Amino acid sequence: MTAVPNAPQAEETAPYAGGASAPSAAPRKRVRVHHLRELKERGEPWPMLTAYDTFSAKIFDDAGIPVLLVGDSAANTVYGYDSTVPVTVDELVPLVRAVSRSARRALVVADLPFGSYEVSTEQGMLSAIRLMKEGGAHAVKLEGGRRYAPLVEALVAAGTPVMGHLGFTPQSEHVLGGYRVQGRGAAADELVEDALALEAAGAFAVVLEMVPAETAKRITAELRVPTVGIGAGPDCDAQVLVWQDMAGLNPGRAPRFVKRYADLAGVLGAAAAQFGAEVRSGVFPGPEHVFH
Ligand SMILES: Nc1nc(=O)c2c([nH]1)NC[C@@H]1CN(c3ccc(C(=O)N[C@@H](CCC(=O)O)C(=O)O)cc3)CN21
Ligand SMILES: CC(C)C(=O)C(=O)O
Ligand SMILES: [Mg+2]
Repeated sequence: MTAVPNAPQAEETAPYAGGASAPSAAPRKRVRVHHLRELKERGEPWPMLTAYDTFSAKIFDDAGIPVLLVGDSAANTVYGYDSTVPVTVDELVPLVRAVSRSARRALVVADLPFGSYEVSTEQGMLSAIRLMKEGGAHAVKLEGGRRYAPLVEALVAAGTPVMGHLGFTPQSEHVLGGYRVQGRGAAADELVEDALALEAAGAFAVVLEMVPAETAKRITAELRVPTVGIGAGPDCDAQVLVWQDMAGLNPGRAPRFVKRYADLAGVLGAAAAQFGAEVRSGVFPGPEHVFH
């Protein structure tokens, strides 16, 4: 068994000093699941970003992002698969470890990937334990509703907080028939039932992906635990994006729910092109980069 990562120590002061999303150099206490429910009760929306490595995790943690998700979207953003279906616990654990070792304050959530929890409660528990024990995650996320209530209950009882994920659940794209909005019309009631079942089983939050804004608003009002929207409108308690989409590093076409806050692909491409040109022209390395 791999050694437990030596995560940084928790610190003494209040986690929200300076506001939940305000950047701060001051040490702040680890975000806990009860803090997220308190933000909901106060009506303060909070952000969540994915992270898969140490630099991004440190930057987002310092920027005041209270929850970092090591998503199975690593399948797309790290490993180059065209869906989340192939990625494994073995592939995610090292990324989870990098993020949990790097985030001083953020709550680190790790996705249970496809195939790691569907077979039985026992299988799901063994997979979640790996993400917590080997990866150093503080919580896990799983896709699905009522059907997974027994697993959610068992995980929480055993010390693993669980975030649910409903609506468009990418691991089920072949059943759902592609990347489509879920919970329109009569399906809205099913989504509400699933969300309530996850909450009753002890989930501390529920992601709503590509759900009509009206349905997400209704679920958000019915749940005491926070909803985290992605393509689910403005009335969710929190919002999540894949960081490379948010920062414009994703060279492909981004989904409609993405807002790009930077053009990292442009910045990085230009830097690489200039490095290449300067090596070819002999400008780099200059005298200041040379040892004698
Ligand atoms: N880079 C990245 N961003 C994500 O948001 C993301 C991943 N990867 N991988 C895992 C899942 C898959 N997700 C996705 C990916 C693509 C669409 C998409 O292309 N949506 C289109 C079509 C919507 C429709 O047909 O109604 C869109 O324009 O939004 C949606 C969700 C969300 N997750
Ligand atoms: C898009 C988010 C919610 C996710 O599940 C992931 O990044 O894997
Ligand atoms: Mg995911």
